[in-house]
Amino acid sequence: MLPAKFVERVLRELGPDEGGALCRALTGEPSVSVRLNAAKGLAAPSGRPIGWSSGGYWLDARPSFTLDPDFHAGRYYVQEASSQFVGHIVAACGGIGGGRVLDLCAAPGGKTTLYSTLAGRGGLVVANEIVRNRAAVLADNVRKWGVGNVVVTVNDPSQVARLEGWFDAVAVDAPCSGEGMFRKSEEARTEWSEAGVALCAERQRGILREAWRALRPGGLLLYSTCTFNFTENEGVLRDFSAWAAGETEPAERIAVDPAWGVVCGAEGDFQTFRFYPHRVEGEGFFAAAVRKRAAGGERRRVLRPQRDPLAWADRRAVQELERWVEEPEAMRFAAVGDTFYGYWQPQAEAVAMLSGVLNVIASGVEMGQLFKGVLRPAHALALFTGLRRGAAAVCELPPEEALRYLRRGEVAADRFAEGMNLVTADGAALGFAKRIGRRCNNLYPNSLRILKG
Ligand SMILES: C[S@@+](CC[C@H](N)C(=O)[O-])C[C@H]1O[C@@H](n2cnc3c(N)ncnc32)[C@H](O)[C@@H]1O
Repeated sequence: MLPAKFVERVLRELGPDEGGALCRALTGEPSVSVRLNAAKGLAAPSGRPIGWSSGGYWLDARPSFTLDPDFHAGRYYVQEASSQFVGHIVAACGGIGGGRVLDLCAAPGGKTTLYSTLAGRGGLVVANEIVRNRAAVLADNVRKWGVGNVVVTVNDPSQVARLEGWFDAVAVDAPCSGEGMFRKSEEARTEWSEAGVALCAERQRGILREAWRALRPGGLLLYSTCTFNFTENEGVLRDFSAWAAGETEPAERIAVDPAWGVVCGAEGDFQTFRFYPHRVEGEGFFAAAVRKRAAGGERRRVLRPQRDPLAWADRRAVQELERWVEEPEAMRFAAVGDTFYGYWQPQAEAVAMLSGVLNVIASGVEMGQLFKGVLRPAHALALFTGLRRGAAAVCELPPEEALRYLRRGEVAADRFAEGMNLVTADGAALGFAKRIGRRCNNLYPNSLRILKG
């Protein structure tokens, strides 16, 4: 059942035909969609491509993602179709390749993984999440995606905003009243209230101002919610535009194919996009984009780190670490405590700075620890798209065995070479296993193991 006050408002605002169609759509079945990880080479699934999303597909049927090794290999992300539109906005605005992106409200990471792909290895994504246990899930998803260009932080937006003018693009996928999720989530329906809408809007206004501080002049701001009401969407942008008067300018024109069913609009300098489930094959979504006026010139504030948790790896460590990556000359390695990490060269110094000023819980690619000069690889390294396949023996498992491995069950030693093995299924890396004589240690992380029977 939809909340009565919500239905009342929708019928009043959209009229009986449009409002009625929206309410009916919100009690129907949600569609299922994924976005492929271009760096992990999975063939197109059985379904239809999503017009506004490169690599996005609506699936013909809902498979059991949990029992699909490709899902655990990070070959795709199960992402709602409408929300994939942020990739279209970014592309239309010239892309973010090699840029610094702040994803301020990032968990569980659907959009972070998209920005990670778009930023590429020359770029950097700071994926921030204020709620610690949600940030842990975000870090898992980032590791699985495997590009190695993301820093996951757990900070209040005001702390991140101290990096004034530092980012080329800032995305605020704001916590909201979730009206667009009504057909997917009963919790969204029961928790909704008018007072909640007002409370969310207040919070969104605060987050947007911090986001603006972090954005460089000329940079791109993306604002999105998964709710329909004016208060949290155009209303918040209207207040923001008044507050930031004179500092905004329209972004490049973001073209929309009328066949997509997206309702385009404007609020001040913002271009806005509304996704209604009775018009679009996807959940309810609102997105908007604007640029920060370049007039103020380029000013990037590099904070002086209060701590220096990263120590660049010495020559001997580097020699061993380089053995594990495809393009060693493109990477730099550092240790935090006794764990080594790899970073793409262009952003390595930036990551070191961030580690000293923000609460970083994951960054780059976790390589592992050295024991007597030999790397014991971390799980993240198996999923890294830049892993050198020859660094360890490769053990390809058939689907049933792969699931046993992912459940952290016993795996038959005779399939494996002596020593460290990269475990793959259909060619995609799942993790490591180590054979010692007649025993084989399943090194798949306990916290990630499949529990479903
Ligand atoms: C809509 S979700 C983000 C979804 C994510 N961008 C994705 O694509 O998977 C909003 C996130 O904002 C976080 N959040 C809650 N309060 C916040 C605040 N005051 N400042 C920043 N983020 C907040 C929530 O914990 C939640 O993870």
